[in-house]
Amino acid sequence: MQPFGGAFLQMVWLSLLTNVLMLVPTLYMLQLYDRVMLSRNTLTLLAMTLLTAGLLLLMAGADWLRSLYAIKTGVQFDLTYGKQVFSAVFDPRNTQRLSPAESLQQLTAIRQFMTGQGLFALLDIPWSVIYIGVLFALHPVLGATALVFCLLQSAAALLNQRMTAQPAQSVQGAKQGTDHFLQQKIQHLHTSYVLGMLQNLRQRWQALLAQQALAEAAWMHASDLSQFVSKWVRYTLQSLMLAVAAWLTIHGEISVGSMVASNVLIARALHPFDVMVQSWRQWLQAQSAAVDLHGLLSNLVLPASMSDTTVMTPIPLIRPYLLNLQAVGVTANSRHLLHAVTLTIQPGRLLCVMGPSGAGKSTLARLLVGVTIPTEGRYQINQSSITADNARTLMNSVGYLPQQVSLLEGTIAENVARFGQLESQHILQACQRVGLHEAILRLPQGYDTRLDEQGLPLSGGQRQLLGLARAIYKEPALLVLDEPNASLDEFGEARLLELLQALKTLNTTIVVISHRSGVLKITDDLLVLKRGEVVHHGPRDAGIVYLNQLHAAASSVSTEPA
Ligand SMILES: Nc1ncnc2c1ncn2[C@@H]1O[C@H](COP(=O)(O)OP(=O)(O)OP(=O)(O)O)[C@@H](O)[C@H]1O
Repeated sequence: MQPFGGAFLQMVWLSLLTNVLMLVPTLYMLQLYDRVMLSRNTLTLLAMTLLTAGLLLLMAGADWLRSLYAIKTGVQFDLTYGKQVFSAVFDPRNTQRLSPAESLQQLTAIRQFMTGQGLFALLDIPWSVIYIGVLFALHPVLGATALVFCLLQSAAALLNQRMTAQPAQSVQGAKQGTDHFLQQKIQHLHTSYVLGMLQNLRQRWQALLAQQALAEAAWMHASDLSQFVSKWVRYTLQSLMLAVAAWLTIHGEISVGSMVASNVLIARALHPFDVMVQSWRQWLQAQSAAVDLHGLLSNLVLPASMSDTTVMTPIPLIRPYLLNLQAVGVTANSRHLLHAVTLTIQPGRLLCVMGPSGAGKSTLARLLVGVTIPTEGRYQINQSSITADNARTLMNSVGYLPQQVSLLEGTIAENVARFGQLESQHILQACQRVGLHEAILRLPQGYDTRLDEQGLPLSGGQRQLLGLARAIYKEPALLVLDEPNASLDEFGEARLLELLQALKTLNTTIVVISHRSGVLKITDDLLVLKRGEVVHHGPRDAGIVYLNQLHAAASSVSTEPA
C-alpha cells in the first residue's frame, strides 16, 4: 500500500478540513439564536450569511477533492496491482483455489471499497472528536454524554460486525461455488447437451443455488437485525442528547441555541458510525479479498518491478537451445508424475516421446516449456537452470502446442500472433507453413474471422493446425508439440512432417509427443516413458527395434491360450 501513502494522507487532511468546516452551519445557527435574534442586527445577519456560504463552498470543494483523490487512488490501485495479480494468477506456482477471473474480481472488491462511502466513513470517524470537543466547549456534561454515546455507537457497530461477518463469508463462499460451477460446465455445453447431462447438471446447479440462497437469507437476516439495533441506538441516543441539553437549558446552564446546536453536533459525530455499518458488507469483502490477494502475491515472490517487459533475472538464452535434464522428478499431490528423468536434447534434432496413456508425456512437455517446475533434479537450457523465478524468460522463445489446443476467443490473426502485435508477414508465414492459409482465405473474413472459446467456426483439424501455427510463430528456438497429429488427416500429417524437417534445418530443438508412428520417419531420437520413468532412450533405429519387441511381446501375450 506504500504507493498510495501520499494520496491517503491528502484524503486524511481533506477529511479533517471537511469535518472542521461541517461545524460552520452549527456555529451559524448558534450565532443566529444567541446573537442576531437578540441584537436584531440585519447587517450582522448578512455578513454572517455570506461568510457561511463562502465557507460551505470551501467545504464542498474539499469534499469533492477528496472524492477525486479516492478515484485516482482506485485507478492507480488497479494499474499497480492489476499487473501483479494478472501475472501471479497465471504463474505455474499458483496453487490458490480461486480461478484467475475470481482473483481479478477480488481486486475490484478492494477498489470499490477504496472509492466508496465506506472509506470516507472510516476517515471521518476520528474527526468525530471535533464535534465532541465543541460539545465539551458548550458544556462539559454535553461533551461527556457525547463521548459515552459514541462509545455505545461503536459497540453497536462491533455487534454488527460480530453478527454479520460469518454469514457474509458463507454467502461469498456459496456464490464463488455457484459461479465456479457455471464457468466450468458452460465450456462443455455441447457435449453435456448431447449426452443428456443438462438435467443432471441443472439439478446440481440448483442445489448450489439453494445453498447460496439460504446463506444469503441468513446474512440478510443478520444484517437487518444488526442495522435495526444500530439505528435504534443511533436515534435513541440523539433524542437522549436533546433531553440532556433541554435539562441543562431548563437549569440555565446553556442557551437555547446551544441546545439546538448540540442536537446537530451529536448527529454529525454519530454519522460516520452509521455509514460504516451500512457499508459493512463492502468492508468485509474488501478485507477478505485483501487477505486472498496478499496470500497470492506473497507466495509467489514476484519480480520487484512488474513493468510491462521486465522479468526477473532473465537467463541468457541464445539460439540454439541445448536441453539437459538431470535426475528430474515432478511430484504433484504426493504423486510422482516423473521420476529420475535424465536426458539431453540436441538442437536441430527431433526427439519423439512415446508411451502408454498416463505415462507422464504431457507432464514432460509442460516441464520442457517451463509451465511445470521440477520438484527434484535440474532442468537446464544452455547450462542455465530453469527455475520458478525465471521460467517466464522462456515465453517468447518457445513454441508449444498442448494436447487440448486451447484457442482463445479472438480473431485468427490474434491467436496466431499470441495476442501481441499483429505482424502480418509472420502470421502469414506460420499459417502457410502449416497448410492453413488457403482454408483461412476461404472464410468470409479471412484472418479477421473471430473464434469463440471453442475455436469455432474452425474444424477440429483446422484448430490443431492453428495451434501449430501459433506454436511456430516467429520460429521459436524450442518447439514442443503434444500430439500435433491427433486430428490431422494423412495429407495434414505429411505436411506436418515436412514442416518439422524444415525447422530442424533451422537448428530448432524439437520434441514431439505422439501415439502415431508416422512421426518416426523424421525422428532422430526416441524416448519411451512408462509410469513417469524412462524405459528407453536412444537413436531412432534402436528405438524402433525396442518398440517392435514390445509389440511382439504384447501380441504373444494376447494370443496365448488362456
Ligand atoms: N496435477 C496433477 N496431480 C496429480 N496427478 C496428476 C496431475 N497431473 C497429471 N497427473 C497424473 O500424472 C500422470 C501422467 O499424466 P500425463 O498427462 O503427463 O500423461 P500422458 O502420458 O500425457 O497421458 P496421455 O497419453 O493419456 O495424454 C497421470 O496418471 C495423471 O493422472
